[in-house]
Amino acid sequence: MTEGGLILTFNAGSSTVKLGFYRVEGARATALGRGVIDFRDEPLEFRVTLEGRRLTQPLPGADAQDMGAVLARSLDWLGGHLPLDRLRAIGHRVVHGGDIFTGPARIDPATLARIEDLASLAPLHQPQSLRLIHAMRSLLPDTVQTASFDTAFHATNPPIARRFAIPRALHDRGVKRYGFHGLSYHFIAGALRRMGLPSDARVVAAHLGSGASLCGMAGGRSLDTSMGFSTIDGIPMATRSGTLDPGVLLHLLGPMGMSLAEVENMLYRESGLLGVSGIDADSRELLESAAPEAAEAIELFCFRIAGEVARLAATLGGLDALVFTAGIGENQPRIRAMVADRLAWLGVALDAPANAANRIEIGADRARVRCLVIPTDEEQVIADQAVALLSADRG
Ligand SMILES: Nc1ncnc2c1ncn2[C@@H]1O[C@H](COP(=O)(O)OP(=O)(O)O)[C@@H](O)[C@H]1O
Ligand SMILES: CC(=O)OP(=O)(O)O
Ligand SMILES: [Mg+2]
Repeated sequence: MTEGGLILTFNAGSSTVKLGFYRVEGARATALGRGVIDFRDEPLEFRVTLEGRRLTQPLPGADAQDMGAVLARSLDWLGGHLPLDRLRAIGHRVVHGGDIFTGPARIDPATLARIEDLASLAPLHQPQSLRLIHAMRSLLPDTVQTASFDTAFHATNPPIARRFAIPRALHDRGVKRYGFHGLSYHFIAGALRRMGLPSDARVVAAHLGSGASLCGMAGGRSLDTSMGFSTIDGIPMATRSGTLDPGVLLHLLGPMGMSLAEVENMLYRESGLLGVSGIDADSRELLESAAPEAAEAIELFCFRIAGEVARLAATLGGLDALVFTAGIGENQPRIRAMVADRLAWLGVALDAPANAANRIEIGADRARVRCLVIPTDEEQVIADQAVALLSADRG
């Protein structure tokens, strides 16, 4: 009954919703296409690529705040291009699964309540996922919805990597390191296995998108990662600060008299590449700019990435491969080169033409560390996990 059915995936970001369309074939989901609704667009539109064709459906007059209405109109139009009557499941990327979810889950009222409880820990993402889940429940109440968690892949981190040096009672109440971008790292681990990388290879993967983090893995399992309790942690990102001396927060909230809301907004939305450059959050704009502040923002980004690679290499006890992925990791040779230059002492060296061409293998011939560019695919992981949950239900 599931065979040949359709799976729809949702990947909710702070300003976009990315969709994936899949056909169930055996235990796998085969990609048919993808779509995006960017809530910054005016007027709103639904852009889709289906079996190689690009289609755009304008959504004039749609209220970006009304998720139900935006989705109803988008799916109504999509129904003219895909047999949505064969829809078997809707899979969501849910950023925070806390300690509760160590794998994907079918969304029932209990699951939903737990996802809601974790929303304040991922304010750029979780509320948007919840709006999507609720909207799809009202539109298609009988369709199975599943959740794939960013945190789940890091459940294999050893206890020492999960602990902050604060009183134990707080750790026991959930104040600990969780890690994110797990769907992306899960995909990368699978891709490395398919490429035949030795199973004991010590790998650092750098997911460099709007949100950015790094993960140290061995044997295809996460052992440590740069993001901890929240999605502000680790390296600087498009608009997020990354790790900050906690004394800064005390200073801002105390002597400087900033409110909690102001500090939250500053850390999540006004920092990172945008905050340091004062120009833009997009790495492309900064690399094209002649302003010294733009160069400084990019340099700080690379400095912090290199530092994190070294820290993760210490966790792994060495480094055999370095993987770049996501928007910046896959498409920005200059940033990869700046990171690699800082890691020459660790055995990282790039082949300049291969790097400039965004090839998969970008390492220099005799470099000790293998360097790779692997396009990630979070949507594929969500779809495969939805198929697995449907099969488990039937079994
Ligand atoms: N084709 C491209 N060429 C250069 N940079 C790109 C390209 N695509 C994305 N980027 C960069 O990637 C970043 C966004 O990453 P992406 O993974 O698309 O973000 P998100 O986390 O929103 O999915 C931006 O800094 C952007 O400049
Ligand atoms: C967890 C996170 O930061 O996600 P994204 O990169 O999609 O913003
Ligand atoms: Mg992303």
